[in-house]
Amino acid sequence: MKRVLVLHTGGTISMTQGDSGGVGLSDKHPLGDKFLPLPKNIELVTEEIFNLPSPHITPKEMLILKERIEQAESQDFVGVVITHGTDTLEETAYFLELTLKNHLAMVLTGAMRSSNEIGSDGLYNFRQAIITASHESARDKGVLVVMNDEIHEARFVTKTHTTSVDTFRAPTFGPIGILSKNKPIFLKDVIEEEAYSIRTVDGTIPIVKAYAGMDGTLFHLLSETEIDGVIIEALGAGNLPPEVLPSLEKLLEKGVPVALVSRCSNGIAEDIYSYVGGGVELKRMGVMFVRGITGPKARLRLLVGLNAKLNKESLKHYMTEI
Ligand SMILES: NC(=O)C[C@H](N)C(=O)O
Repeated sequence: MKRVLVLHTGGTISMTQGDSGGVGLSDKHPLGDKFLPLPKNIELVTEEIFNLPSPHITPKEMLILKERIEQAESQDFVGVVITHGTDTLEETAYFLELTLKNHLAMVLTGAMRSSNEIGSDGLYNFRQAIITASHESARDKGVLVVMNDEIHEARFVTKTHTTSVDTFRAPTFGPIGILSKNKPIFLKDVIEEEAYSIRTVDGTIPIVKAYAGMDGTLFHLLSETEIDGVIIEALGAGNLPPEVLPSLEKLLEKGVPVALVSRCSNGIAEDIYSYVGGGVELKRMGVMFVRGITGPKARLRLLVGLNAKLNKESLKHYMTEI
């Protein structure tokens, strides 16, 4: 028998639509009552570890999940399926990717339509996630996201549409695999990550999004506040309006780690431009350029690096060499 651990955390996949049209959490997990056609050699062990909409998930819940999955490897499971709300699914997936060292197949899935809506995608995604997690080829691939018959690696996947079932994409790099009716088919290798098995998730790390006409107000406020790091979603390839530079400099002088991603949904941040506020200057000032991931993921990466107690040089390496 292939034993798969199922961890339900909530989200639309755990919700039902009420008579007034509003979608909310159910006391009893709606997937539990549904007929789930699976190969006979798969045994599910199900735990409802949380029942939360995913905007209520924080790094604390992510850490609890990580600790539960750590135990699973010695409990004779071949894989783990985590059902999760889609709003922050990519963040939990990336946190687990950054913190878990194991060989299990680990798959997150969710739904865009609640359990009793017409064309509900929850049961189907759940089945496809289980098929993936029980398959030999999904082992040693880190944390995967299975939605709408695509397989994505945690690092690059992001929710791109508010309601469509075809919402999870990896804009620059594409999916790493697809699902046929009965098995996962991997098309690419995953990029291996060094995992830090942290035990705490302490730290305040705001994300600041750049915009045309931005001035120094936000960085000035941040330099007067107790924070542990800042992520900037910069313009284009990694540039900022010149007005922000003095207050950003103040923040950097205080020793606050500042990392930058692009606010574009495609491509990577780089130090290309040499004008005032361009990437060349920002890098020279000490801003760390993080390549190819979103602001919320860079934030989790910095949180993990800080809680792993990396020194300044190692933290810079961790944030920039990805
Ligand atoms: N489709 C979903 O799961 C969205 C929901 N708001 C959640 O993340 O909990």
